[in-house]
Amino acid sequence: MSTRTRKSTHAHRTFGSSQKRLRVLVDMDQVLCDFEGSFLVKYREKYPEEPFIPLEERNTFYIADQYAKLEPDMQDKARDIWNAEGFFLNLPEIKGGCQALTEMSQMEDVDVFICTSPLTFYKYCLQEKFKWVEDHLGPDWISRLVITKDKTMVHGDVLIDDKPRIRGVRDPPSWKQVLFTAPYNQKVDLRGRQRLNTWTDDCWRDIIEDFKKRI
Ligand SMILES: Cc1cn([C@H]2C[C@H](OP(=O)(O)O)[C@@H](CO)O2)c(=O)[nH]c1=O
Ligand SMILES: [Mg+2]
Repeated sequence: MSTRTRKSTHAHRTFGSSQKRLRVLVDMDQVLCDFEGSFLVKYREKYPEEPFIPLEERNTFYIADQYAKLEPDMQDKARDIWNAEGFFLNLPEIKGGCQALTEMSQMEDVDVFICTSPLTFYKYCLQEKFKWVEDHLGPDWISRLVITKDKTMVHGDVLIDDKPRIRGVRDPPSWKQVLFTAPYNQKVDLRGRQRLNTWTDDCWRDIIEDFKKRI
């Protein structure tokens, strides 16, 4: 065997797998972390006399948009809750999310990244998102955390996200969105997107297997 042939055989073994890897991006708030539930508990503790919107009546993606309609200063009161130190750090997990992510990352030919947006008021949120990932998923996941205001800039095959309309500089984005169900996105036009209602059954696994066949 000539040197050239040997080299190419090695290259084939190392890099030449015909199976393309599926890159899955998974959002944090309202997909892995219970932003809405935690907001409501903290808001009611801080403002017990004020009106509030029960989870099942939430109908806008941004909480402040709906609270602004209750009374003019309500959106500032609402913002104080998620801008506070410790809000992101102490978000409870959406049931089954971290377990599903761990299992997804162990699937054959699947790469998983977390893809989340920071608040514009980033003082606590940024570092608390890192710490949340470390606490709930482990230190190895820190290198799988992508924080960006524009998710269309991130390359992937699938983005699992609760936001009904995700827009940015890249149109269309490289990924297809799977809409993770939340109160405010129950009635949105799916425009061909799939839904994922929960992490606690095996539907997420079927969706990932299905995408693997399509890439
Ligand atoms: C202000 C606000 C933020 N968020 C989340 C969305 C973003 O996180 P994520 O991309 O992980 O879903 C983050 C910054 O806006 O906070 C809500 O889910 N609802 C809100 O009302
Ligand atoms: Mg989200």
